[in-house]
This record gives sequence, structure tokens and C-alpha cells, in this order.
Amino acid sequence: MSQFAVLDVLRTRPPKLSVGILAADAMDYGAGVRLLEQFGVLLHLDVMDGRVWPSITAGAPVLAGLRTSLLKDVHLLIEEPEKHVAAFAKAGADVISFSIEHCGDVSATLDLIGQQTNANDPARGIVRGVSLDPATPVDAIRSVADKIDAVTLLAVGPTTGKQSFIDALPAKIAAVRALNEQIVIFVDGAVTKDNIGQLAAMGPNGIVTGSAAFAGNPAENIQFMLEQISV
Ligand SMILES: O=C(CO)[C@H](O)[C@H](O)COP(=O)(O)O
Repeated sequence: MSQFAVLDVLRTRPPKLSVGILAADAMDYGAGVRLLEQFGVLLHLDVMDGRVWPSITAGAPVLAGLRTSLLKDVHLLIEEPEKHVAAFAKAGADVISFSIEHCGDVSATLDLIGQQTNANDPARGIVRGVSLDPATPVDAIRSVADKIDAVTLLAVGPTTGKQSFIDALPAKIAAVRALNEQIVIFVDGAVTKDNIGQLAAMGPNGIVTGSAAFAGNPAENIQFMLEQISV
């Protein structure tokens, strides 16, 4: 599958579900991965360094250890993401997104992602992604829009806490589409079983969920969420 084939998958309706594996039971991440495989969703990994966000989560060796053929969607919520792009590519990332607010040279980092070879399939590149904190306007990526394959619109930021961003989302999605209609759009953070249908109706290509997927009965949650976004 080429990078473009991955993008074609992401652009196909209905929107894709990308599930944050770190919200699974840490005593058995393997079971979490097998569950995601049953549903064919994307595997999302939130990488935090304790600097951008207070938490420290997982690095490239953890991604490499999550052995699965699922598409791996890596979100670098870290300072100097450019220093870690090659390691995550080598570990099997299919999508690498980074916080533009914490990257010195966004354009060069997008180029760097585009130069990587996918570890699982040398013919497959890496999807070049950026994420925008809730307070960051879409205009911040205007100058690099032609280099971006995917944009993640965050509902939560390191300083904003969990908040409803539903009101602001349609305008942000429209602004990304106006920049470059080929860009794949993910929404991420504060997604619940109650709001996922409403979010899907706004037309993103993907929805990232963590805690809502793994609370209670994960299989039922994921099944329910997929049904909500498939209508
Ligand atoms: O990227 C993230 C943080 O920026 C996470 O994916 C997000 O916080 C997951 O949130 P939730 O558990 O509410 O689904």
C-alpha cells in the first residue's frame, strides 16, 4: 500500500475510527490491540514527553512492540518532534502527526516525514500530519498546506483542559477544506458515545477516541461508535 493508498483509505466514507491504545488496560495492551484488530480501526498512539503535556507516555520502542497490521497513527505531542520522526517511522508508523505549536520548523518536519520509508512496507510512505491545539487558528498552517496530508483538530490542549469544541468545529473543518480539500481531517479529544454521531456528521475523515473506547465494555463501545459514524 503506498502512502497514497493509505490516504485513499482515510478519505473513504464513512469516517475512520482511530483508537488510542494507551487508554487500554496497561496490564494487557496485547488484548487491546487484538480488540482493535477485530474492528479494523486505526491504532492511535499519543506520545507525550512531560514538557508539552504534563504526562510522559510511550516512545518508539512501544510502537514497535505493538505488532499488528493495523494502520498506526502516531501523534507526537512533544517538543522538537523532528528529532523523533525517523525512530517512529522505523517503528512502523503509517501516519505521523506533530503539534505545530512545539515545532521549530514545521515545513522541514513535514519534508522529513515525507522522506521516511514505512518499516512494514518499503513501498508505503508515511502520511504527513500536523495537529492544532484548540486555540490555534487554521490559518497557522496556510503557508505549508500543500505539504500536509492530514490535520488533527484537538478538542483539548495542554493548558485548556477538556472542553466542548463542537461549536467551533464546523468552521475549523471548513477552513481546512478551503486551504486544501485533499487534506484528511481528524478530530481528537473529548469524543464520547453521546457526541460521536454529531461529530461524524460534520464531515471529518477520522475521529480519535481514547477513554470513551476503553471505559466499561470496550467491544460494545467500539461497536457502538462505529455504528454511530457509519450512518
Ligand atoms: O491527543 C490526545 C490529547 O491531545 C488524546 O488523543 C486525547 O486526549 C484522547 O482523549 P480522550 O481520552 O478524551 O478520547
